[in-house]
Amino acid sequence: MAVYTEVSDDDLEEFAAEYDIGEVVSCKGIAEGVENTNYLLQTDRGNYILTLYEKRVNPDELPFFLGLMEHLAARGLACPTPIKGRDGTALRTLCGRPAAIVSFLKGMWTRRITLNHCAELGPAMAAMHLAGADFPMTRNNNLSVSGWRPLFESIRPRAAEIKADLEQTIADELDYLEAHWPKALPVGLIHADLFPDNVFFLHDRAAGVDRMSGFIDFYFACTDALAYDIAICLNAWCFEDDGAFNATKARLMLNGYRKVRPLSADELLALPLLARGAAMRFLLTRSYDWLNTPPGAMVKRKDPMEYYRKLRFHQGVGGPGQYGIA
Ligand SMILES: Nc1ncnc2c1ncn2[C@@H]1O[C@H](COP(=O)(O)OP(=O)(O)O)[C@@H](O)[C@H]1O
Ligand SMILES: N[C@@H](CCOP(=O)(O)O)C(=O)O
Repeated sequence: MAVYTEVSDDDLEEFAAEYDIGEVVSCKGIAEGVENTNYLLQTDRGNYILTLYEKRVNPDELPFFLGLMEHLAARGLACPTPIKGRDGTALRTLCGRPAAIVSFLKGMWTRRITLNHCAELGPAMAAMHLAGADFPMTRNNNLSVSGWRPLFESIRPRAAEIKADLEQTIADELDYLEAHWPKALPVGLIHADLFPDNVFFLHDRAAGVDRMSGFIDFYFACTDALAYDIAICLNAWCFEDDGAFNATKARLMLNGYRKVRPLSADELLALPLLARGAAMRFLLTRSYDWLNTPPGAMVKRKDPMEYYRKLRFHQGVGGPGQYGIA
């Protein structure tokens, strides 16, 4: 679940009165998600998402995230738009937490990733990168290479509780990544958490396929190598449940991306390394959560070992050709 903060009827009424969104009909906690508290807010005018930002989000960074969603939506990208109150402000406080209302995005995330989903994702991700190009704010990626060692040190004493060789595997890989991490790739605005649960689709009955309806959850977005977003997606979208890498999915995603934003030779060559880094990032954060989520917390922990295995796969990749592209 992700309802960390319960909102009373009185608090909600007072909060909603700041907006011109109609009368609140219902407000239901949303079970999915892990970071923030989300409610589906239904009014007599439509549906909205009410988010209370929890411990992992730095309140100082919220203007970046909300401003980014506003910017991307204004450039035609399908994503939630912050709703401003009558005072022109989107960000306010509810139950002692920073909170905002954003527009409701139609669609569902897919539980069964097909070739079609990967083909849809590629061009949409590239379009997001292009739409973000003139976003005036920047945010450092604190979960990139310089952030990994402190995270490692925090889990190191207990890494063996997850897997006997985890400490040594991460230590060796970090040495390699820190020595080889690319510094001159094209940089821009990236989503940085473009997992299947953050990409919505609507079924097109006439065509018999799902069409992408938008991206949600921009709360890890940052300024970083654009190809790093692709590497995150290679990991999150192109492995099967049995751990096998599906090069056809990767090819469709990558080629779809390249039709909208061509990749330079350097970006292509860097993909295996970026994919190792992306695997390291999620291995570390999942390991941290695995070891630090209090017993009984109503959050489903994500399996760090999934990312250990993905890391091992990319360590054996000789070049971008193994991702299905020429
Ligand atoms: N703008 C939106 N429109 C529709 N549903 C949304 C929207 N934002 C969030 N949701 C719903 O809330 C769930 C959790 O949102 P998410 O942003 O992923 O949470 P968290 O950041 O806590 O992981 C999503 O899976 C989706 O069901
Ligand atoms: N995508 C990350 C965890 C962050 O979860 P989200 O619900 O905010 O997308 C992972 O899979 O480790």
